[in-house]
Amino acid sequence: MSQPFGFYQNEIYFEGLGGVVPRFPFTYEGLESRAEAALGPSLWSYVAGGAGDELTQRANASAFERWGLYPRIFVGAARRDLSVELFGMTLPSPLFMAPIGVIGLCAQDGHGDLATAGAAARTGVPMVASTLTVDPLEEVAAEFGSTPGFFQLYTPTDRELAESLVRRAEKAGFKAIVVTLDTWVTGWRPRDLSTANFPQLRGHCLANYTSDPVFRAALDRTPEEDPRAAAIRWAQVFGNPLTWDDLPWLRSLTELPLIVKGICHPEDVRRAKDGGVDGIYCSNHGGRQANGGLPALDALPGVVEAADGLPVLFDSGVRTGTDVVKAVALGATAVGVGRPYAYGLAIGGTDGVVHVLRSLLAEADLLMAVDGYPTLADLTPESLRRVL
Ligand SMILES: Cc1cc2nc3c(=O)[nH]c(=O)nc-3n(C[C@H](O)[C@H](O)[C@H](O)COP(=O)(O)O)c2cc1C
Ligand SMILES: CC(C)CC(=O)C(=O)O
Repeated sequence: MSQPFGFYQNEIYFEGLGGVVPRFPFTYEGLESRAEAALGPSLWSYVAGGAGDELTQRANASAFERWGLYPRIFVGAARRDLSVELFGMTLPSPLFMAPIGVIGLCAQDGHGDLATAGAAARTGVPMVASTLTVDPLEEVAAEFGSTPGFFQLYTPTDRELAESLVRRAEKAGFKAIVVTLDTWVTGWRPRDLSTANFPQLRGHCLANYTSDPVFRAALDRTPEEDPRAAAIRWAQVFGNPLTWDDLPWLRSLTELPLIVKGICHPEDVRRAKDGGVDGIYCSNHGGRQANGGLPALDALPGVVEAADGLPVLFDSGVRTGTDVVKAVALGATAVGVGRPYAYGLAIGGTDGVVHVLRSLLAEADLLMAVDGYPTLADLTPESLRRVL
């Protein structure tokens, strides 16, 4: 095993001894306040905002407070192994970066998808690239280095276009396809409404469409000649209210592992499993889609039980390394971080994302060291107690 993740703490202390002031914050609140200043009001409201009065968004994060980890002693956790097997790959840790549409704009130079992919390459933490990258998916994939990347599909209504996007993702070297099912229409988002964000963002959502031969063929004039017509066509094809009847078609799209994102109900897990998916992604989209719902963490145990051995990816509300550990203990195979890495990107580009990922991993690793859980397999629901 290479250097333990917790060593990041030592590096920071060594730098401090040399008089180097830390460049980036170590708390989520610190990341938030620096990112708010860096992003400006419109982008900030897009990234930080959620549906309705954001009750579910807040509940996602506070759900973690209701679980406490039992410390175990005399177990010899001096060496930890956070690695995990997922779809035949060995990942260095359970952490991955959840898909964030138009995250490119969070970087100073507007190429934040490439910067995020660069952070994946440096840390070994996989990025799930959104369909809505600002740079085409092929260019994003080229930055992954030896770290596997996953492609998130927003399934367009044009089936031929969906097929083309998946073919391109396969060709570009993505290792899994994540189909998001909970965002065929965007939820009621007051912050975005008050900044009129979506019309402004739309122009930056198109890279994977305007670079696609099927999308281009459906236009009378090229997107370069008539960007407005391309944007209108995009709005027409973007959202597809899929049903279970479409699952066989989705399954037929690829031989790559197929994961369905946005699942919180055990019955939906069973249906997805029957439809031959390779993984379930338990998430409520960070409370951006439906307000008033169950915190995603509270849905996780039921999802894991119904998945019955199928890998379960999880996100929504992960803010700290202890959150990562708790989600694993509740049965997640892999744990997605969302907003925190977008804030790291806004603050410091690739370095900022690397800092956020390394901080999460260091905290998780050190928690496992101190509390006596040397491997992920040692973390089970019995390691936790409900505290509130
Ligand atoms: C600004 C933003 C854009 C997002 N875009 C996408 C997207 O394009 N595709 C998708 O499946 N999920 C998207 N999500 C949802 C994330 O993948 C993830 O479910 C969510 O961020 C988890 O919540 P958290 O960030 O509060 O932990 C987005 C989230 C944010 C914050
Ligand atoms: C442009 C949006 C549809 C991207 C997204 O998934 C989100 O904002 O949550």
